[in-house]
Amino acid sequence: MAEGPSVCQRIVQVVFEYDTPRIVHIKNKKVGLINRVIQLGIIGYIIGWVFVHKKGYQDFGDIVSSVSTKLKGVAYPNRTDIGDLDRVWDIAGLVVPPQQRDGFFIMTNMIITPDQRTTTCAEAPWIGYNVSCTETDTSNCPAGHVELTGNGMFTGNCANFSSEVQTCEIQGWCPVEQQDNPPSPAVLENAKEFTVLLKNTISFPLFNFTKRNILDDYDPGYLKNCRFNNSDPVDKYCPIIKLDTMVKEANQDFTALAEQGGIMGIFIVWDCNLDLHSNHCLPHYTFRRIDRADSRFSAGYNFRYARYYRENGTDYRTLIKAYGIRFDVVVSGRAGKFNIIPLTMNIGSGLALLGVATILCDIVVLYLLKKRYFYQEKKYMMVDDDDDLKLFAKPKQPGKLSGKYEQLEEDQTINQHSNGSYGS
Ligand SMILES: Nc1ncnc2c1ncn2[C@@H]1O[C@H](COP(=O)(O)OP(=O)(O)OP(=O)(O)O)[C@@H](O)[C@H]1O
Repeated sequence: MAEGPSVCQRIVQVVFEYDTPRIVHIKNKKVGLINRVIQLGIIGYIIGWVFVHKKGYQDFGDIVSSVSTKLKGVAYPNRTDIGDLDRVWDIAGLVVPPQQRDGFFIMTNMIITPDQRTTTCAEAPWIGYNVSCTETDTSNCPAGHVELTGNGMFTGNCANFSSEVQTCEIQGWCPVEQQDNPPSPAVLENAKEFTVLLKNTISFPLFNFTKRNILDDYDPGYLKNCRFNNSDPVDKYCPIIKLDTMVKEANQDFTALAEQGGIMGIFIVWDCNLDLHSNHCLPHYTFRRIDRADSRFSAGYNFRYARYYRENGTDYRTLIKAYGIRFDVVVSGRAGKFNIIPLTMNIGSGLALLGVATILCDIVVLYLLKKRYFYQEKKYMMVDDDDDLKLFAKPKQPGKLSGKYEQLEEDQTINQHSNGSYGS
């Protein structure tokens, strides 16, 4: 059996080899068409996607933004079953806290416990711990015990929570909240008529460009009285938005949202082409609910806060469990402006990408077409110094390309075929 070259011989062979691409000029309509289609596809991608859609001739800058909000509105519950809560409510009582970074909270429903002071009273029965007791059985109420979800420290006694229910007595802010669930429907459903003025100033520091969503070229009289309306070409830039409009745009029901509370997102997008006049740089508003409405546990949004006061030397407080809608304003955007550097870089990478057409065509021609073996033979050529081919010294047919340059005519392949040499 003949022995192959040793490892050393192979290494020497590999080191002292050189590959040079060979240009095979194929005159074939099918191959030519494939080549042009691939080239056209790449050119279309470069022009359509890179330059037109992605604006590959522009430099892009990030946005810096500040937001402030002001609400207006007066609400009246128009119900008789809510006792003390049946009064006129305005912004000063409903927006908690009065100013918030990038958003605001509006209270739409509440459980109010007035005139609390530190003394002893019956614990609420729904704190998630068994606080039931009788005069004679206070085993659930060990003195000094503090329950995490409760309202105070057990005194060891039993007290009347209502005429029918007795619970452990506590030392704490009394009386405790008398209701477990918020009023239904929400006390201040009318808050949907409230409006918010959104003031958003943005800048693109890279281009030294600043703009506000309160557009300077709009009439101040119009701006004061307008209401945002996404389907109107002018009103869709109005910075005063009704709360109900935002909730409807987010496909939510204000009644349900007002009762249990929730979180809404106000998204302002600035997508600016600074090659155009600054009047074309405009905000686009969208609204979405950003908390889970269908959560089975702890749905909605609420929190507690208290207002403290002192009367006849005693500290009192009004405890408010506030249910409502928190609106978070999220600003995003970018600006683009012509710059020669991205333009040249994208032209350069586009031209480089055209080389892919050759690779794809080679794959089709050398591996997929029927005549692939014929083309393979013409494409790959082994030149060994030891062989006495003398390719460059004696061309086979004077006047025709040979060696590194070879021209293939369709008739040539046809002849080969008729001889039964190639293809299947
Ligand atoms: N949420 C809103 N809905 C409707 N109009 C509003 C709202 N917020 C402000 N405005 C009105 O827009 C204008 C500009 O408001 P801005 O807060 O800059 O001025 P202001 O004089 O402090 O307002 P005001 O004293 O009325 O709160 C004012 O006329 C104001 O009444």
